[in-house]
Amino acid sequence: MTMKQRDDDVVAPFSYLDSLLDDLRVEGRGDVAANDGLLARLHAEVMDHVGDARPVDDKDTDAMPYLQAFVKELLRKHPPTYFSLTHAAVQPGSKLAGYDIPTDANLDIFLPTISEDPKLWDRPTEFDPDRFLAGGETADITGSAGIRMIPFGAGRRICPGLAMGTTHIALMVARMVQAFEWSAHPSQPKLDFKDRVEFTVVMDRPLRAAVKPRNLSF
Ligand code: HEM
Repeated sequence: MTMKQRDDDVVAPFSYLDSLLDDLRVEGRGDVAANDGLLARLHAEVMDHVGDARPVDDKDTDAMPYLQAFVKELLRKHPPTYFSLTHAAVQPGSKLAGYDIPTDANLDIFLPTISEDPKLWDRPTEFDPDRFLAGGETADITGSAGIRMIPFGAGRRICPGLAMGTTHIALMVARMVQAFEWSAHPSQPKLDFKDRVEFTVVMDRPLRAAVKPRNLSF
């Protein structure tokens, strides 16, 4: 089975897919063989917690630390939107990071400058869910305990869909890994992560993946 992502409305909420295949990408760290542990670990966690006798449920996903770390790393490395919504200073004399912000200015925050800031992150360009596991890096995605990644914005205009978004991403990733084996499609052995900004961030070249159904008992 071949899956081709094209429709941007579909790609937007499913933009985690590019990272789902990140382990197949030659990205400085090595080749497919060197990185193929990522999907295997996700699958092993799903099998440990749920197995193959029923579909993963949203109530299952909180108890899966690797899946949670994976989703967080997706949102850090591949935020679905690069910019917050436009903000404005309501008080004259406002300053942000040392800059004066006039009250008539539109203020758009480019989120990857935070989530890939080498002053804040160890190996910021590397996709590595392990960074969030025990003893590793921390990040409160709401921004209330310090701003290191804010894929949903921060403050009183923070995205009201945060819980829905994170729950759905975790559930979709878990189900896709539970039900299918994923690999690079032969027509696109080397993934091209070039993106372009539309309403959300989309892949410039549609993702092609080889998807093999697993033997499930439901
Ligand atoms: C992974 C999924 C999502 C991401 C990454 C995301 C990201 C964002 C970001 C960055 C903002 C701007 C916040 C700011 O400017 O400070 C925002 C605003 C908003 N989001 Fe989301 N969002 C997601 C899913 C959703 C969902 C599922 C809903 C609704 C069911 C939603 C509804 C909204 C609304 C209504 C706002 C405007 C809030 C305001 O201006 O007061 N979002 N989102």
